[in-house]
Amino acid sequence: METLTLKLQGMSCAACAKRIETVIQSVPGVLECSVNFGLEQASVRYKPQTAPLETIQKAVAKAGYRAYLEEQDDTESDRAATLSLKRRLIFGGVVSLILVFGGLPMMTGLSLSWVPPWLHNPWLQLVLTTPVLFWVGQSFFTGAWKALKHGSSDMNTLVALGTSAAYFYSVIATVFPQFFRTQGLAPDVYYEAAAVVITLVLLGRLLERRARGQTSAALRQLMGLQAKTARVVREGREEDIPIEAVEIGDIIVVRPGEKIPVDGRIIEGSSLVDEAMVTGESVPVTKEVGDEVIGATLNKTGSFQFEATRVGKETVLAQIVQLVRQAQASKAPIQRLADRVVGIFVPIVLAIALLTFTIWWFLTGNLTLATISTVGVLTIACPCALGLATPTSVMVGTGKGAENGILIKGADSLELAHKIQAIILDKTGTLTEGKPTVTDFVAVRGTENSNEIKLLKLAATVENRSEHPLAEAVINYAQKQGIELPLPSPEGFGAIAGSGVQGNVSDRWIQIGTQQWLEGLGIAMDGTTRSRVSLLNCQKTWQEAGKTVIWLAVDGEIEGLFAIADTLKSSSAQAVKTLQRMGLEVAMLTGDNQGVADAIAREVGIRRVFAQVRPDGKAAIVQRLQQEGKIVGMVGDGINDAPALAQADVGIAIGTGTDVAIAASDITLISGDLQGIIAAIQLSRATMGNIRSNLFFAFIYNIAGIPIAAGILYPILGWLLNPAIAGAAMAFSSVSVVLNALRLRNFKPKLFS
Ligand SMILES: Nc1ncnc2c1ncn2[C@@H]1O[C@H](COP(=O)(O)OP(=O)(O)OP(=O)(O)O)[C@@H](O)[C@H]1O
Ligand SMILES: [Cu+]
Ligand SMILES: [Mg+2]
Repeated sequence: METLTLKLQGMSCAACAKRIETVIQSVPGVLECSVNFGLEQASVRYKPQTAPLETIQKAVAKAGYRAYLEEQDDTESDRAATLSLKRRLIFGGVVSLILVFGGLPMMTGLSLSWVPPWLHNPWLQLVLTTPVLFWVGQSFFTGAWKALKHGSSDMNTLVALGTSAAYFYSVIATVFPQFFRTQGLAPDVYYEAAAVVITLVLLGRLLERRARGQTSAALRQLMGLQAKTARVVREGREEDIPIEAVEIGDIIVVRPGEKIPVDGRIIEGSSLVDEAMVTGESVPVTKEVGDEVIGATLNKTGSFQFEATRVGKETVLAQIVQLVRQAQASKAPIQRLADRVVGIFVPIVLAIALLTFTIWWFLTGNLTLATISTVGVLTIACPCALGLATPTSVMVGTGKGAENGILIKGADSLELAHKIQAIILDKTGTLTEGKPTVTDFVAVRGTENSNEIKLLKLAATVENRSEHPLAEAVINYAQKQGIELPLPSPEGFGAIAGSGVQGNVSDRWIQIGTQQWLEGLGIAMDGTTRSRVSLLNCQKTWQEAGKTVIWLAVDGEIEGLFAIADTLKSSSAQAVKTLQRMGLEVAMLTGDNQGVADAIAREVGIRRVFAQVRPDGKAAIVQRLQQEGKIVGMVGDGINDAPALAQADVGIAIGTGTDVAIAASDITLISGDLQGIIAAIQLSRATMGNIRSNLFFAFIYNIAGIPIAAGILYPILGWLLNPAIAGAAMAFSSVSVVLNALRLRNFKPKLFS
């Protein structure tokens, strides 16, 4: 099973997108396909063995479109397409202006002496309009034809039918004016209607193209952040090499003011680094030996050397770009609704148009009236703006998120986030910094004969293999007490999620973890020199102070006790307060002991606490809240949070957390600042509001325009919609949708609200 992104060419509206979707889906071996009209791409989940790429491409080509891989550089053909579009537009625009100008006296009913009468000559108009229809408007006819071949219809059908009806009616009136006169009709022509509609719809498409370019600007900006070269130390010499040539393990030198080329860990020197472009965090961060640096961030003050740990597609930046791409190409559920509406809308409009024509023709016998109203209905009903409404907002919204350090994986989570009613926060690494430090260590047998150091070394050796934040605390503490790195590898290492770790070091069986776990293994919780009671008392006091307590057992006997403290993130309490004020229920969920959990919860103002929950239990807690009928957001960082993140309606991972958590989540907060949750909810709300107003703009013209165009007001007020105005209204609806979506670019999260 593989997922593939194909660029598409030749789509003119949402109905085309739907057709390509159907075509690709019908290829055997394809499991899923979603086409994004705005981005002109398809994401396909398929089995490469049964459905080779060529088969998919052939199927798309047969339907009259082109599908190609992104790498087959598309900027060139894209630019050519834009240029050709512009040329056609200029021609169409000039002709439309001439026609409208020449038609002014007729349209306004005034005698305007400054309009030369020959401009209104129908033969001249015929000559001018013909290329507009068939060259400028070529794509509408080929599009309509494509649709017809599949027995379907789309917005091209509407434009093609509407404009050619106006055109051919006018041609007959030009060539055989007698025919009309004998029926008592004036041989009026509507060339300008045809030309204006074609030109305006095409203008809408050009603006669309522009908007698409602008919405992906956020992405291009992100990619543009990358440094082009890196200064690596190879064979003792510094040399500049292209960033693509950097390999994992390379030593890279960074000077003040330079961009950090790839991800890595500092091995010498220290500096302040501005990570705003990736994390959204504006305050520069101090980086010292051992700290991770992210590619594309800016080194401010010092100079340092670091070892490359991730290059190419693995870097944080590359992954962010990849994620945003995916999100922009994904479909919000509300979009599926819009697609379905387009699918049934066109046939209905065609039916209304037919009905309009027959009714007027029968009632009045007036062919002109019947034709004008039919042309009007066909043009004003075009649902092209409807196809634009959701994707444009989603694109701007996800791009905006990325700018603020919020990575949104799919349009569905962007849509759902503002509906979250209950939010569950993990404790360690989410509410707290996740950089715990050992504050106390008690060796049961006392400190004689460097017993303490021996124990610390055993503990650090086993913890060295754990990814848990607590492990790091133990190792750091051991180091501070003089234990030297690197540590040997433990044998038979095992991590028991939610309990602790174990392993064999120099033939001694080491276990470090919770009291419950060790007790459950039948280990007596009393030592030789200190009584069981006092050890447990020790634990109790520490826990009441909000410290995590872990026990160390050697060969099945308790030998030591660690107290580990973790500071709250500075933003945690404020974020919790804001969330509560926004009407959300905030709960805390932790694998840690109840006493510690309560102490921390009290500090940040959370009332509902679930403590001592094992990893699988965390998902069950999420489920429990869901069963209370709530839409649940879960925020976490660790491996132990992954199942809960996946279970939640919206899983939010802390970007500084583990890869597993990030993979299981829908949204990632890169900086780890919990205010990001609030920003994400606000962004979701703003985007959905934007989509709704887009749908309104897309629909209002059609809904209001169709009856007027059909001539409903004609018997009462004598009003009939001029087809040219219908065309303008339609083009305007596309334009207003795009402009409205771009308004979202002004989004700024309001924190501390
Ligand atoms: N590597 C480890 N070393 C020592 N103790 C551990 C280790 N892993 C887990 N434990 C023990 O198991 C407990 C539960 O761990 P778990 O990872 O489920 O939650 P947590 O990290 O404490 O908190 P949270 O769920 O808020 O992130 C820890 O509090 C600790 O006592
Ligand atoms: Cu349209
Ligand atoms: Mg955690």
